[in-house]
Amino acid sequence: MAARRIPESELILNDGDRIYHLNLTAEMVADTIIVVGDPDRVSKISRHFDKIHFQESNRELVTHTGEIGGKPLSIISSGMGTDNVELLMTELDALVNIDFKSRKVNRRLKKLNIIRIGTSGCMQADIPLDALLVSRAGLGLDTLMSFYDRSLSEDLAVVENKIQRLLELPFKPYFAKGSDQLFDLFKDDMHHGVTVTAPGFYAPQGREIRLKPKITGFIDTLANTPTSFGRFTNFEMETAGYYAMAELLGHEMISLNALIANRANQTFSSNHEKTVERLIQLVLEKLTYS
Ligand SMILES: O=P(O)(O)O[C@H]1O[C@H](CO)[C@@H](O)[C@H]1O
Ligand SMILES: O=c1cc[nH]c(=O)[nH]1
Repeated sequence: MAARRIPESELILNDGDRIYHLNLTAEMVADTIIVVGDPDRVSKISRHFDKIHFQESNRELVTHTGEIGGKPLSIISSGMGTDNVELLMTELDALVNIDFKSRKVNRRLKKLNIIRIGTSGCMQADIPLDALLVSRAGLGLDTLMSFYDRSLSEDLAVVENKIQRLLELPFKPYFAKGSDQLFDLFKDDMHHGVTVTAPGFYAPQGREIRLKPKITGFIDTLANTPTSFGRFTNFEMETAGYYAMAELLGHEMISLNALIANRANQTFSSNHEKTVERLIQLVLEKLTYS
């Protein structure tokens, strides 16, 4: 069957060769990419580079590509939320797996290595503040995966159904695994867990400021519900979206988080920037010397 030509309205290119939101060409991205939420974190990582080859930005999507210890690396910020993750992952994949001239998918697909460096709130009292955590899997409490055709293994479906029932959610949450290979690279240096990806920072993570969250016992229910991938450990806003998109597109993806809040102990880090810097240095060392 002839490969489909993707129309101009779906694969949108700026100046003929730059993908729409990221505003990058294929030459501007390395095969190993660090993704962060905060656009200001991009330069906090690239300042460790030996050389920066490209810098580009559009909205909250900031990219620096360069090298460290001879290893080519890109850093890209997503901004907050899985809606941004969806377009970032789709466009990154398009850069390496679609021929922009013919607008057709390449016969040989490239696999990227993608590593998230993020911040999170921990829901387990026994994990100390400012600890680092690698996520074996992510639970998405949003509807992103309702729009993609995704065949699910039994062990992932069990978690989705159980959480939907326990939290009485009117929609199906989604559960996705990180890369085993990248998990192994970081597993000896940090705590392990399962991340809950929320579509907001306050009620969707069980916080109450002036508005009352609808779901009672939200944090306790999650913290005390085991999965076959381990216990739920932390809240943030991107990981499950990354894991599900990486699985669908065929890339290796792992999410690492600095635990800057502890929701069980009601504490917040007094120096979260230092903790994030520790995570950055660890990741750069691992990627350069492994
Ligand atoms: O520090 P980043 O990577 O932005 O991650 C976390 O911080 C933001 C909320 O403050 C959300 O994006 C959440 O996922
Ligand atoms: O509690 C937290 C801390 C950082 N980021 C989140 O999304 N939640």
